[in-house]
Amino acid sequence: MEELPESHAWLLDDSPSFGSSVPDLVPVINLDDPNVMTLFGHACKTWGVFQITNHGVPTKLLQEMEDASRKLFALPIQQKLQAARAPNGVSGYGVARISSFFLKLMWSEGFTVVGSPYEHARKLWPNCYTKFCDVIEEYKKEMNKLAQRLMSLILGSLGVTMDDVKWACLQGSSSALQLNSYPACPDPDRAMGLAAHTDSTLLTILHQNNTSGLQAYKEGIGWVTVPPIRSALVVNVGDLLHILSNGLYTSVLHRAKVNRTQHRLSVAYLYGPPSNIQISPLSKLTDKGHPPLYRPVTWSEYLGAKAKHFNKALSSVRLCAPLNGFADANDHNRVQVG
Ligand SMILES: C=C1C[C@]23C[C@H]1CC[C@H]2[C@@]12CCC[C@@](C)(C(=O)O1)[C@H]2[C@@H]3C(=O)O
Ligand SMILES: O=C(O)CCC(=O)C(=O)O
Ligand SMILES: [Fe+2]
Repeated sequence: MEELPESHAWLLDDSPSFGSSVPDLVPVINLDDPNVMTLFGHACKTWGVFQITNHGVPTKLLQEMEDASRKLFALPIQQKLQAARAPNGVSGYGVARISSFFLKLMWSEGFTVVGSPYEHARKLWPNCYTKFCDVIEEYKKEMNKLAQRLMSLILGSLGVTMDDVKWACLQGSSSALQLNSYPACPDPDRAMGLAAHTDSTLLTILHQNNTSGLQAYKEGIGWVTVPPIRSALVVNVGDLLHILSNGLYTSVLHRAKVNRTQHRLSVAYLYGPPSNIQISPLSKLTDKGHPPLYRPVTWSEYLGAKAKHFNKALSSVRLCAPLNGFADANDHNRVQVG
């Protein structure tokens, strides 16, 4: 394709950064750093996103996951549609779930895995789906281990332990895997790979191939690119951690831009609590002067709120009205919702 179709042309106002003249960089934290807990706390408060190194996930597994994902998206469209996500389903191949909230189309395709990948993988590769499934299962296992470790550090930085949070050490945590593919695009400045959103998770662990595109929004600065670092994984605070920390740690607004010549791939591990557990602001963080700002919600309930209110889901579970409403840099591309 030589030209961007109008259906995919976004109205973007990406005025260059304002505020500071010193470039502000997303923190990179070495998990072996003796101060790791403090560094996590600071990063969660000021950015809501950071990169981690020395995370212990084998490079080989990250590469295998990337290869498996590349292979999936390289299949003929007819084949991919065999594994299409059902209209009300969550797993499978399709456009970004948040597409319905926007007037323009996104320059991407995705594949979501919740639970076992077998059913969909069999439709993609009727004769040889085992390798793909093995990689997915192994990746989910490693990511779950890492997520638990990150969660315990993050809770520690809030002054609570895994024991204070009964569900935190339960094995039943729910998670989803989201594979994203962003083909090279003839007019990347006017296109959008994945529109600005926050994740509904406690936290998300993202692996990106060596093509940049992920951007995080920082108050007073604007969109900041989170550059791919080979040995690093990106961690971002999701809405449920925002609620749990009573707003102390902010779920970061992020988006993915696309590239003129390079095909970009990313794999997000979306980590949440066991689905029927109610998440509410930690009692250790609230008192008379700091009342809880959010009502208790389960993850499944919150996903429902997200499907309905999208970027206003967090305010929909807020107890006291926020001082200023949530407007984001993409609002002019939005379908108006209640
Ligand atoms: C467990 C989850 C979390 C989901 C929904 C469901 C499966 C796929 C996740 C994502 C992945 C892409 C961004 C997002 C906003 C989307 O559209 O689908 C995410 C959403 C959420 O974080 O709300
Ligand atoms: O592709 C990226 O870098 C971002 C993906 C993302 O935000 C998501 O899958 O939730
Ligand atoms: Fe995301």
